[in-house]
Formats: sequence, structure tokens, C-alpha cells
Amino acid sequence: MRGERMSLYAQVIVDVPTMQTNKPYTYLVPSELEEQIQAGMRCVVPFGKGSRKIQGFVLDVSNQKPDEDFEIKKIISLMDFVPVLNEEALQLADWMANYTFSFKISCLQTMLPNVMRAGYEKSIRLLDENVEPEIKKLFDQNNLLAFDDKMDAKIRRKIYGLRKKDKVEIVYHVNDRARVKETEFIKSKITAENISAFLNAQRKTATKKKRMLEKLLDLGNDSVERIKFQKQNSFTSNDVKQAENSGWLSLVSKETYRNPSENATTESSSPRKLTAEQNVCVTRINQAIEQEESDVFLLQGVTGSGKTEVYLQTIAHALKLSKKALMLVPEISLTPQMVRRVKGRFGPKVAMLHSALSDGERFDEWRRIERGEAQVVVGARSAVFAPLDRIGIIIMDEEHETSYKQDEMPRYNAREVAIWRGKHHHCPVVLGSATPSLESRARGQKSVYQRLLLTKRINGRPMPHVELVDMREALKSAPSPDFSAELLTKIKEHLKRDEQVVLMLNRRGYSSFVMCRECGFVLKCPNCDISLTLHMDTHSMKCHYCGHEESIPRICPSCRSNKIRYYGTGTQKVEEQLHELLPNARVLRMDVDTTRRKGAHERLLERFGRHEADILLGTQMIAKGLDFPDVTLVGVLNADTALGLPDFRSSEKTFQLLTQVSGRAGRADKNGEVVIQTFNKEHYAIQFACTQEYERFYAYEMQLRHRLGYPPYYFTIKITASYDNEADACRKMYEIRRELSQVLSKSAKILGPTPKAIMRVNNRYYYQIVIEYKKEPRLEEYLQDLLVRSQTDEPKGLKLIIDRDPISFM
Ligand SMILES: Nc1ncnc2c1ncn2[C@@H]1O[C@H](COP(=O)(O)OP(=O)(O)OP(=O)(O)O)[C@@H](O)[C@H]1O
Ligand SMILES: [Zn+2]
Ligand SMILES: [Zn+2]
Repeated sequence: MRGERMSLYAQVIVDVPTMQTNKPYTYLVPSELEEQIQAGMRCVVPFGKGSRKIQGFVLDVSNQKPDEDFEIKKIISLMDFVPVLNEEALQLADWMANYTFSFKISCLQTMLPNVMRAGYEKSIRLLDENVEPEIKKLFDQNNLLAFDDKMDAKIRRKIYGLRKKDKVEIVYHVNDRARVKETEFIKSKITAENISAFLNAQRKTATKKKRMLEKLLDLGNDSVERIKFQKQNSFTSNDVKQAENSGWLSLVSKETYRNPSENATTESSSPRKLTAEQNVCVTRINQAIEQEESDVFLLQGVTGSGKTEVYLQTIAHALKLSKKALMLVPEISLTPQMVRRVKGRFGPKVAMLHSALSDGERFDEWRRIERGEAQVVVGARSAVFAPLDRIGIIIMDEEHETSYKQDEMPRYNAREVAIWRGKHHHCPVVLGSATPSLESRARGQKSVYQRLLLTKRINGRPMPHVELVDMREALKSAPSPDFSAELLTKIKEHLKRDEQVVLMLNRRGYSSFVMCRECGFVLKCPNCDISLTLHMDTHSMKCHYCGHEESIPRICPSCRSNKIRYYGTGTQKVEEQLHELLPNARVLRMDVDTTRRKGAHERLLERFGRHEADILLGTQMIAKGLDFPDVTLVGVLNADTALGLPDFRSSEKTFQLLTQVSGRAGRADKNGEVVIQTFNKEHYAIQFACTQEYERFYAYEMQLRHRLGYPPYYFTIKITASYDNEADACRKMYEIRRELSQVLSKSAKILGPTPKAIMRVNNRYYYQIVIEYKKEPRLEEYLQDLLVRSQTDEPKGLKLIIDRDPISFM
């Protein structure tokens, strides 16, 4: 209509659990927000009936009036002054939602620091005051009552009853937990000109006030943190307040960052002279940076070949061209040495994003990146979403690590996201590993990725010599259950030479449990199909799946016998054996129990580096990245615990782990040795790990995968359904299988439905199907639809998981 002001409409993705769709809802932009609103901002919108308020993301703003004829609701408020997600992030979320079969809202939220995701508070509003006095007195003068999970059950029931009669309603508030840290600073108003007037006005006895005036004069034009100023000069908070009232100073609040690495020790380091092989790699990558080519490089370098130096010098090159760099490492708390090296080279230009940071620290690092104050970002999986612009290079260290894949929605692999961003920014992506995933190595074969090789160790060191010990034989004469005579002799030899030893205990699926020797009873979790694990530090039995905890039984709950004992090997037990076998050796133990505290992991490694211990005993967490010059012997106590798992990747995982841990030996100027104890000496994964022939392992494993129809020859998607009862879970999966057989071509294979390896977790029952296929044009659309439908499927309570390229089939 002419003359009428054109209204603005926003497309908003809303956060409604259990009612997700990937279609945005249209909202009217109120006139007072028209100037501010932009795509990528968070907002608060009404949803559904009543006064429910929820968080949303603005995807798009336009004059386009939707042709829906129902009433269009108004946006209530905007949570941001500037967009928190830029154009790139919005596009990436689109791609990710499609590619990983996820809801767009979970993709958008995943890209932001935790504190920027919505926190909701619920309260109850009394609509009708005509209720029991006992209930009425719970409400405040605004007729509101905070509603939380701790509410008394009886009251909760009554309130529920009132709600049915419409006497109360639930009100939702959206909280923004993203708080900026503010620090108070003092700015002096005292100058050489005005001080004498103030001094003269003081009584003779007012020495503190005189001192205050002098200190303020000393400040000159600098501002100083209030806390520091008070501490250094022994002033109280009140002294400062009075000085402010007298007009001697002003207080200003400034935004500051929480600095996560304030206390970390970093030595600065300068670039090293590259070896010939390193030089080839650096030159190729630098060229791609300059020419803005989005090539993917697979940097395949044996352990100790100096991959890190290649990363550092290519990052430096990007910085020289005024570009930025993104570097991904596996869980960062496990690779403190790597972080120190990057910080040592690039200092304050570096921002870190990892799970050991508090939410506040993470938010501050995120803002430093977003404002362009950090040019190099180092972080674990989710750092792949760091809000960097002008990216010149993306690096992913240990690209084969499965921790790069997130195992909740959105089930993305940081590797795929990194490659997507590389294309977006026209920059190279470098995937580095001594033992690349079969997928990446195969893409290198087909030149989808470009292979770069580092075949030799730095300083011309030989690869360590590896010896296999057949435990079936060795146990007959072993000095203790976990140490063969061969390994023990070697440890003694190396310790005598004042060298260091790393011992790895492979704990996967092999923790201590409690069993009755009389009747065979094993203590299991009441909620899950899994035995409870013994924790000596807390003296309790714990379930690693649901967190259930109970005390250690003294008597068998089944037959009342007292012959109930622990079985299996834990690091604590091995440590005890070590103390008995080698009473003089100093042992550092590193496992989940000793590294729970923040920074504990790093401190243990520093102590080992300072030779405060001779032996570092740990779980898989010691296999990667450690670079200690005096470690000359690596012992693997149990090589094959993962081999027995019914999973197509178990050989690959075993080979990678053994090669990585072997690589910790002999990295500097002394030769290294490795002893691997195994019950499967003939297994090809163990044999190739012994000779450290990645390429031969790759060729052999590829043949097997081809024959069995596994990745990387086939694409795979795993579908899992769970219910609180087994029959429904099973029935649902048969229904999905029937539908799939309509959608898929003859060449695709459907495995299952089968119950999951651990069928019951936290009292839910899990069934799964795996699809193996090459090309299925109708599959994606079917799965997207299945995902949306699953929220309203009958019977209620279904949880459906669709996992593209699953890490395991278990
Ligand atoms: N050009 C060089 N000259 C001298 N020393 C070097 C050079 N490049 C790397 N180094 C040193 O060699 C050692 C091994 O390098 P680095 O830790 O990068 O190996 P890596 O390939 O990452 O091994 P891994 O895969 O086992 O972690 C380090 O101590 C590093 O400082
Ligand atoms: Zn449990
Ligand atoms: Zn018993």
C-alpha cells in the first residue's frame, strides 16, 4: 500500500528442544530494532502459545512479506550489538547441518563459546491468587516463583495441578551468560600545580591523606589498576573512595581479558635451519599460501622428523603476508609441549582455545580472535570454528586422531570443516601425521591431497629398534604379571646409563574390575551393561558411562564369599609392581586419576623433563607428541587390548598407537629401543608396527577393507535408535530398515539392526544399522526427513542418531 511504511521481517532459527526443524521462522522486526538488526545476531523471540521466550539466531533480514496468513510475532529483543556469526559462519552452518544430519540450531551454537549459548531460567507466575495460603506464600510480590529442578516434589505436584487449571503459567527468561570482565582503574587528577593547594588544606596529622596525594602525583598520566594501587601503597578501598569524593582521582572501568596462560612458562624460540626434506615441504606450502590456493597437503613424516618446524615456518610466512593462521591439535591438554613451541615462536599473537579453559577464559580468547588481536589460533577440535578472518594457512596436527570427530550433534569431523574453510579462504590446509588415517592416505594416492614426505629423523637418528615379546611364552617365567624378564632387563640397562624410560599401559576396554573367585560374580552398573571400574584414589567403584558410583564390596553380593578380588591391570597396580621390582627407580604415573586437576598434566611432564623421575608410566595419553631427548627406551606393557574389539578400525588404531609411542624413543643424540609385549605376535598390525612400515601396513589394510566393503572404499552411515525399553528400540530399527530398502539401490549394503556392543546405557536400549554404499542419490533426503520425523514419532521417547563416517561400528 502506498504511503505505508514497509515492514522488516527476519528469518530466525529458534532453539526449541524436541521441536527442531531446519526451516527458519519469520518474525516481524519492531521499528525500534530496525536500524540495529543484522544477520548473525542472537535475539529473543516468543514461541508457541503463552509467554514462552526463547533464543534465536537471525539468518536474514528483508522487506519480503511472507505469504503465511497467520499472525506474525515480533522479535522481543536483540542480544548483540554486532553480529556474533559472520557470513562465513552462517554458510558453514548451512553446509554442516546438511552434511552431518544435524539441526541448524546446534550447528550455530557449536560455533560459539559456551557462555553465548542460551541459558534459560524458568519461573512460575501466579495468575489466580485464590489458592492455598501455603502455596501463595511461595510467590514474591510480583507473583513469581523461581522454578528449578531442586523444587520439593510435593510442591511441584501441586503447582502442576494448578497449571492444569490455568491458575499459574510458566515464564521463560533467556539469560545471556556472556559477561565481559571489567577491571577498575585509577586516573589521577593531582598535578604539580594543584597539589600544594590540596596539601595545605590537610591537617598536620593527616599523614595518610598526604601520602595519597603524593602517590597520585607520581602517577602522572598513567592509569593504574585500583587493586594494585591499593595493595602496593597499603591503602584501603575506603581511602580510594574518599579520594574520589575529594576530586583527587577518577575511577574508570575498562574491559580486560582473563589471561589463561599468564603463569605458563614459555621460552622464545627462533626458526631453525631447515633440513633438505623440510625445506621442500615449506617451499611447497608457502607457494600455496602466496598464490591463495586451497590445496590440501598430507604431510606424512616419521616420528621425530620435524613436522612442527614445518608448521611454524609456514605460519610465519602467512603472518609475513599479513594473513592469519589456524592450528588444530588433538585435545590440547595432552600436547602442552606443542602449545609451548607455538607460543615460544609467536608470543602474544597466539590465542588458545581448549577444554581446560574456564568458560570465561574461552570467551575472552574468542573475543581477542574476533577483534583481530590474535593472529595465530591454536586449539582442539572446536577451535576449527575460531572467528578468524584472512586465514592464510590451516594446520591439523596428528590428523588421524579420532578426537577430531565430535560424538554428539553436530557430529562433525574438524578435518572436513578445516577443508571447507580452506576453500572459503583460498588457503592451503596441511594435515600432518606419522601415521595418517587410511582415508587421508588413500586421498593422497589419488592426488586429491598432495603428499609431502619427511622420511628421516632430525640429526640423521635411526628409527628406534623394536623388539616383540610373546607374552604367551614370557609369562611362564615372568618376574611379575605385567613385566616380562626381557622388558625388565632392558629397563635396568637404560636406568643404569641414566637414561629415561616411558612405559605405556593400553587401557582401552581393559580396566580393573571386581570379580568373585568363588562364583564368578562381576560387579556391574545397575543402569548400564558394563562392569564397574575400581578407583583406588576415591576408594569406590565407578561406571564410566553414566557416572554411577558405589563402595568397593568386601563380600560377594551374590554368594556372600569373601574371595572377591580385583582383576585386570590398572596403572596403579603396575606402579606397585614397579616399586617392588625396582625399588630405587623414581616413577611418575600419568593417567586420568593423576591428571584430573587443571594443569596437572603439564606439571607432570615438566617434572619428567627436569629428570625428577626415571620412568614415566602412563596410559595412551603419553603416546603422542612428547619430545624428551633422554628417553631411550619405550615399553608397551600390553599391545593388543584394542585388537580384540569387533571394529573395522581396531588394527589401524593399534598400529597407529604402537608407532606413535615407539616414536618417543631416541629422538635426540642417543639411539632408541622399544619393547612391545603382546599376546598376538603374528598379527599384521603388530608385525608392521615392529618394523615401523606404515606404507606396507597401509597396502595390507587397504586390501582387507576393499574385500570387506569398508571405508575408505565405501561410504558409511551409522543409524542408532534408543528407547527406554528394548522392544521399541528393536522394532523402530526394523521399520527403518524396511524404509531404507525402498530408498537404497541394490549395490548398497545394510548391516543390522543389531544391538549395540553395550546395549544398555543409563537405562536406555540401543540398536543400530550401518549402511555401506558408493552412490545413493536418494539417501540424504531420506535421512534428513527421518531426523525431523523422529522427534514426533510414536511411541514417544525415541532418540535417533545419524552418524556419517562413524569412527567405529561399535
Ligand atoms: N631443522 C631442524 N634442525 C634441528 N632440530 C630440529 C629441526 N627441526 C626439528 N628439530 C627438532 O627435532 C625434534 C623433533 O621434531 P618434532 O617434535 O617436530 O617431530 P615430529 O615430526 O612432530 O614428531 P612426532 O610425530 O613424533 O611428534 C624436536 O626437538 C625439534 O626441535
Ligand atoms: Zn552406568
Ligand atoms: Zn561370589
